Amino acid sequence: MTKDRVLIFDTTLRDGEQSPGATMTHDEKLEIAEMLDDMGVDVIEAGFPIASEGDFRAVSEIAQRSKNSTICGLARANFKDIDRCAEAIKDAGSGRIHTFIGTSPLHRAIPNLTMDEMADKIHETVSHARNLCDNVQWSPMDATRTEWDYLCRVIEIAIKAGATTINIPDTVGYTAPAESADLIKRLIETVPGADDVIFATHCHNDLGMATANALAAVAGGARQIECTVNGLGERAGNTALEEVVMALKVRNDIMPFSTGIDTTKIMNISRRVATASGFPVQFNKAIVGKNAFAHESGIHQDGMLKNAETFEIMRPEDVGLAGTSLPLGKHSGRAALRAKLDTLGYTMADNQLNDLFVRFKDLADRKKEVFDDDIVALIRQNDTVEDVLKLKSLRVVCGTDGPQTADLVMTVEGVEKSVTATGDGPVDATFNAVKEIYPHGGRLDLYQVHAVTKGTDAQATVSVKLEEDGRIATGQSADTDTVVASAKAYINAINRLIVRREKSAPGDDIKSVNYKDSV
Ligand SMILES: CC(=O)SCCNC(=O)CCNC(=O)[C@H](O)C(C)(C)COP(=O)(O)OP(=O)(O)OC[C@H]1O[C@@H](n2cnc3c(N)ncnc32)[C@H](O)[C@@H]1OP(=O)(O)O
Ligand SMILES: CC(C)C(=O)C(=O)O
Ligand SMILES: [Mg+2]
Repeated sequence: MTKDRVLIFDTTLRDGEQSPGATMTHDEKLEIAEMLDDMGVDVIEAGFPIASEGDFRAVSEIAQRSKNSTICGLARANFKDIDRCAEAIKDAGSGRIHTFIGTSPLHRAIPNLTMDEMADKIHETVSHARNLCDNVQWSPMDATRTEWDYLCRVIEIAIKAGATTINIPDTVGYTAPAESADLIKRLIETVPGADDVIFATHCHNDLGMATANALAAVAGGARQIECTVNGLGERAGNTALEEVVMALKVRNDIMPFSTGIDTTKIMNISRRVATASGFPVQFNKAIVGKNAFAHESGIHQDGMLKNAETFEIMRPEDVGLAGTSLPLGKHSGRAALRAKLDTLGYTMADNQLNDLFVRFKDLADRKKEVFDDDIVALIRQNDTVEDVLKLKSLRVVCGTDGPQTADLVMTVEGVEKSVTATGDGPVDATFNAVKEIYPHGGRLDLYQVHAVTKGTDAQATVSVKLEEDGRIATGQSADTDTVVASAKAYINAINRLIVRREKSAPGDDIKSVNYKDSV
């Protein structure tokens, strides 16, 4: 291994699964292990074989199936655990036993061992593991709260007993970057035999510093990072695989280290781990969050459209995403709206765009996100005829105790009129109110509502079809308030009906009918 190569040790299936509620099925574990193997993870910690029959079986099967990765199992500092682990990994092309014991004062108190007794146990158990497997990792659990002299002493013992990797766990996420770098550096400088082994870093995120601490440890000389997909793990989680891998890739100028990871597989495995563990990824999670490559604000969207590097430090394709997304919302500007129209196949002059933009902002103020269908609905809403009738205001009372009433204010050719009407439900009351203000012979042929997007704040698109003397007129409207959308669609249909009437005024049609032909 070259000095600038950092091994990626993934413990999603062991430490990650220890998160309360994250238990995965056997098949899910096999599938995730296959994905980890395929994306270039160097070591997969597949489980804790003594923990249960299920864990043993998962580690064994993963060991049998792995193609490139080393398969590792966890074991406490006792022969039974170590034997069971050796048995589980025996069929791996490359297997590793990882044995550990808590070395800090707090953790030494649990088995009630003196420093000397613990030192002897470490020697015995690491030697035993090494007799069963030539790839042995040893961890002084809670290393970052272990006395310096004792930590050096036990690491030296483990190395002498045959450990090939020394992992320095920050079990409770207590350390900070400068300390993390310094600890590894000083251990490598101080402990006899340190140059013959690989030092690893295993950080937890209790103070939100797991990634920073892991990278600092690498700067201090660690050459294996222990991590999990999506940062899954005990309490606040472990170092996130995607974060350290992408940090090393993007900031290779100041951290000149490489990994064997195919980063384009990151999104896929992130989604799979999220569904298998039942732990959704938070929207603003680095690298794999839904918003990691999404920009809603106008200034950012405009910048992104002109040069993606203005607001993105890595390409979404590099982590396996199809591309950047520019969701439209209340912070968006014209540039993104025009870009969206282009992708939807609409070409608009500047004045049309300005008009649409005003209505778009109005909608966005009432709605979290404006989706493609919302935009199409807004465009269609504007595709209207000369309006005889215009809605001014509508207030509806509805609920279990009828009758439902609608207070409607409308203008008819510019003259304001108002009425209160009742009906069988809020929409019926509204339509009755319209009819009272503007009586017409149009028969309701169709009334259709659908939510154009998901969520209770979705726009409702309402279609209304009226038929009068063989003339058909349809009206459409969209609004986050279904009754308002219904009123607008109904009024829209009547306006069109009025135009149809005028266009086919008695005499007109007859004149245009092929008079000459019929004589
Ligand atoms: C920081 C970490 O992530 S460490 C890994 C934590 N992961 C897990 O614990 C998940 C799997 N664990 C299990 O399934 C169970 O705890 C088992 C099967 C390992 C043990 O179960 P039990 O025998 O019922 O013991 P229990 O869990 O109650 O207590 C842990 C025992 O292990 C001992 N122990 C803990 N760590 C170590 C260690 N590194 N080496 C030796 N003994 C240890 C404890 O002192 C305690 O011993 P005791 O029963 O003599 O008091
Ligand atoms: C088992 C050890 C390495 C561990 O997970 C920790 O200390 O956090
Ligand atoms: Mg851990």
